[in-house]
Amino acid sequence: MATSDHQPQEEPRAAPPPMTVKELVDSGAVGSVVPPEYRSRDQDHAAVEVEIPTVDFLLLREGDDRQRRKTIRELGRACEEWGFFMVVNHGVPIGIIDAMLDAARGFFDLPEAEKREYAGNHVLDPIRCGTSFNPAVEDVKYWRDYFKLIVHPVFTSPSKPPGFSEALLGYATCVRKMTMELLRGISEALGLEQHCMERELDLYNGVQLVAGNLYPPCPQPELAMGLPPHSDHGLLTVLLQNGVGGLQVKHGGSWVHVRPAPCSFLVNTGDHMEIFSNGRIKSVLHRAVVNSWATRMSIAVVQGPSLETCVRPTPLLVKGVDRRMFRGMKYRDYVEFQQKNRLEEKSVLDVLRSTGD
Ligand SMILES: O=C(O)CCC(=O)C(=O)O
Ligand SMILES: [Fe+2]
Repeated sequence: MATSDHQPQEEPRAAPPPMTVKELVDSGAVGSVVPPEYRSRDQDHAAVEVEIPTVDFLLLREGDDRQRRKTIRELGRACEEWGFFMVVNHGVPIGIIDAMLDAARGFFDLPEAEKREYAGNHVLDPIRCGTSFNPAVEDVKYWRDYFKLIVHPVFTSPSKPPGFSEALLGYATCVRKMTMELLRGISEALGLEQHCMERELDLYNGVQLVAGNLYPPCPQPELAMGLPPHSDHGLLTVLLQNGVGGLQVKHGGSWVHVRPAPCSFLVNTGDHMEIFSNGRIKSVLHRAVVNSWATRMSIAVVQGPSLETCVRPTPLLVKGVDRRMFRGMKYRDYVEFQQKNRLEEKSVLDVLRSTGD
């Protein structure tokens, strides 16, 4: 059928923005079945219960010489054998932790249109939010909404909801102090001078990224995944959750359920720790599974080098018969490269692995 030239042409409509998982659940659109685009290829979520290493932060910071040395040895062992540990006695006030969790919940509860103003479009935009990891390159979406905020070296925060930025600043400052102390301890455990990592990786200008993750209840949790097996790009990630479990870490070939002690932080090693330490410390694979009964929330604070630092194994750990395990890359390029790809185990780090030298 021919169309009349005189008919007003309809304006092409912009595609509606994809629904967040929260919107999907709140609107009742999911019902009892997970939409096909969220069905994970990996549907084996089995995990074992094993005690995870614990680091007593008070002994690291204020212990006498013997206690400090013992704690540094334990910290080193946790990093080398697990890439994962729980920090107790960290001294971060509970009020600051609760304020951060409340603020994050407040952000996710904003009307969808207001959250969308913060969507961003580049991985290094200081404020971003969205769903899954990178839907542009994924054939399966993850059951997760997120915000990601770069809070150091320049502090940035959404202006909504009220009080968010104060809570974020308080939390990020405390976590950064603790992380720097842990990094000094890890430097010592590696046999380096305690400020070595700070100096070589320009941590005074280091990137601190605060990611909030929301995993609403899922009608068929065995079919979906909150986040797939991956390693984080930074040096260390400090993770806090809202009392609902779901994190699993890979240890000794098995997935391990993580059940943190009350008021503790979980810490995992990232790819830049593996590069800097020339593979002595590996970044740990972890994933987030979802459940059908409660909304899970986590706050992951990633501490990385400065964006312009070209990170390579420290020459101090490439000695004698050890060969250089990774070639160097600017942290900025690494983060951009990871975001352009699917989140898939350690596929980005593998690109930097040296085969000869
Ligand atoms: O929610 C979790 O437990 C894990 C979050 C995570 O791995 C991440 O944000 O990179
Ligand atoms: Fe992670």
